[in-house]
Amino acid sequence: MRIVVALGGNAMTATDGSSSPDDQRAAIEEAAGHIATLVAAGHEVVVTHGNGPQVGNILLKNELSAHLLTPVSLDWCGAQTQGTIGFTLMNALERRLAAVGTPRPVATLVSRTLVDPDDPAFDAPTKAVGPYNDAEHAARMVEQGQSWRDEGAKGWRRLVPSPEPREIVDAPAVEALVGQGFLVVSSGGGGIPVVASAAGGYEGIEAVIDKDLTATLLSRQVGADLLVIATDVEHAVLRWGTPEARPIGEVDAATMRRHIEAGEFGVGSMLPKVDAVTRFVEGGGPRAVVTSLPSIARAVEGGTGTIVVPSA
Ligand SMILES: Nc1ncnc2c1ncn2[C@@H]1O[C@H](COP(=O)(O)OP(=O)(O)O)[C@@H](O)[C@H]1O
Ligand SMILES: NC(=O)OP(=O)(O)O
Repeated sequence: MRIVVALGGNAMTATDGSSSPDDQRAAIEEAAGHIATLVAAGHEVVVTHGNGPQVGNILLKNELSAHLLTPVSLDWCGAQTQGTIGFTLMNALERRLAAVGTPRPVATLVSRTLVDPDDPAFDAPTKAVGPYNDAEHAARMVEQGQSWRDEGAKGWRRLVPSPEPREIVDAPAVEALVGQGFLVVSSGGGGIPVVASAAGGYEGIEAVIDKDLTATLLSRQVGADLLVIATDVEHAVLRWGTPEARPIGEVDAATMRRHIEAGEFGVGSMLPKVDAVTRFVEGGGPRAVVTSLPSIARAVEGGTGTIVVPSA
């Protein structure tokens, strides 16, 4: 089976959300072990990943050093996260693939995602990035023109525009590398957002694309049999956080769409994941799963996770 695995921020930071380089390396090493299990079971895997904590950290470093260095744009920050996360994933994946007896070359693509420059998302930032902070800090930043949102117990977080992904520009390169036997890491952080350039080709635009939505498009464009979104919970849950909470197992796309419309899932957390897997199946994909990272191998076999299948 050809499987696209999307790694959430939780798969790349410590359990307390800390994103120091050591924490990221340790979390990525663990994620790589689970992905290697899928390859050892005979599957062809394409990996994509989030970058919310990392891209926001780079943005913040830029601002803090603006008196010394000219800040770079958000699309450049996104490209940088593909480099560091992809580099760390390559080292870990090659090690783990060898350890399970299925050595493979791994390639990370610096990869672009086409967006519409007139997407209304450019005027209404929704994507939370970087570290959490308190309400006072958020209020100061809002005075300076930034957007921030109260994310609950963890605090406030900066928001940046997050347009809808339209096309994985570099999907043909993914295909070519997969055809040559590479395990490919592509479209990290939702892909570097680009628009058509008046000079021909593409140019970057300042945004951070939702990696779950990009994973849907990537899965479609590379003809995946299965999309797996790996996060920190084994199932999407109905009536989340209430005494009547009930995990969703296998569900058809029309039923899941109704749950989405009923507002069952956290905006900015579980909602984009269930939306992404449902979109993949609504668009003709055979099956898609949301589950926890350690459960991905079992979920691929149908043994756990929230599994979305086509409606009858
Ligand atoms: N209905 C729901 N079912 C399950 N988890 C939910 C639901 N609504 C919100 N969540 C939250 O979504 C989180 C996963 O989203 P998020 O933290 O953004 O993941 P990641 O960083 O792995 O992409 C879970 O840890 C849980 O706290
Ligand atoms: N780009 C993106 O969606 O990143 P996270 O999944 O880390 O928020």
